[in-house]
Amino acid sequence: MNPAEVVETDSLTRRMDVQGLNFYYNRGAQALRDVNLPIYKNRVTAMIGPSGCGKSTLLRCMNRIYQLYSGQFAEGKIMLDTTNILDGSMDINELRSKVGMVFQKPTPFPMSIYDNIAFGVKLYDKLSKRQMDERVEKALRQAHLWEEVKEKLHQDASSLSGGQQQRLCIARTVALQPEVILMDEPTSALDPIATQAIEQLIEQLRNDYTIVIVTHNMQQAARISDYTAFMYLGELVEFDETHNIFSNAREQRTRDYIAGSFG
Ligand SMILES: Nc1ncnc2c1ncn2[C@@H]1O[C@H](COP(=O)(O)OP(=O)(O)OP(=O)(O)O)[C@@H](O)[C@H]1O
Repeated sequence: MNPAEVVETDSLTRRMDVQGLNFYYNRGAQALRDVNLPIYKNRVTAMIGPSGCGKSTLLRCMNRIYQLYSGQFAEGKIMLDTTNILDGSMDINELRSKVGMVFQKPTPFPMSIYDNIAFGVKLYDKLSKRQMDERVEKALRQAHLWEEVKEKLHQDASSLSGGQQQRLCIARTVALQPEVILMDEPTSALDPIATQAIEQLIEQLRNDYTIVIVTHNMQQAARISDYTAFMYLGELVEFDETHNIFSNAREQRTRDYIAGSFG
């Protein structure tokens, strides 16, 4: 399918652009086949599809995290603005500062709430104590966590609830002021109240960031995303505005999946 079928207007800018992407795990097992997908700036793009269809693999290509593992490789291009991030010309640390990632399970570092945020910032920016305090506060405010933690910034992050820990991980990511935030099932380990808090947060973060979220929860995709990509067996079957995917999908396989017929 041709993702360019989505009508692009002047207000729609491609922040990332996946072009002809193939991905292989060890011993040649191909997990992605000729994936073409635009990621629009200041929009939330959801990736849906049955287990094993390649959603996480695609996300892992978008910040080259797969390079940590030998024997895994990608072919094709993933443009971040005008740079192909797969060709190795962009330093991996620079890439990680531009394309942040939030994982399924909250993964705070074993250190204080404050240091969880300051740690990553120090790798990229040389800030004074006052500037760092401001950066930490801003990130915690953006992640809607400030009011809950402002009196205990130097307590261990493990003292926070699961939902608070996940918002801390989001704060840690936004503190690096990335262009794109990748989220791999960020609410699947959380209760409904914490999930709602993260969903509200994602809606607000879209004003400043471009977000790509993998989710198994179709109601969640319908609630929070602007665009939805439906994947099946390593291929991108359909990409469109979320309301079209959920009410008027072009492909039968998309309609069947949304109707719960498989997956
Ligand atoms: N480390 C690995 N080594 C070999 N094959 C892998 C590895 N990780 C994933 N795969 C395979 O790649 C394919 C895509 O997996 P991926 O995790 O991207 O799917 P997914 O859509 O995110 O699934 P889920 O919804 O269950 O998380 C699957 O066939 C999976 O078995």
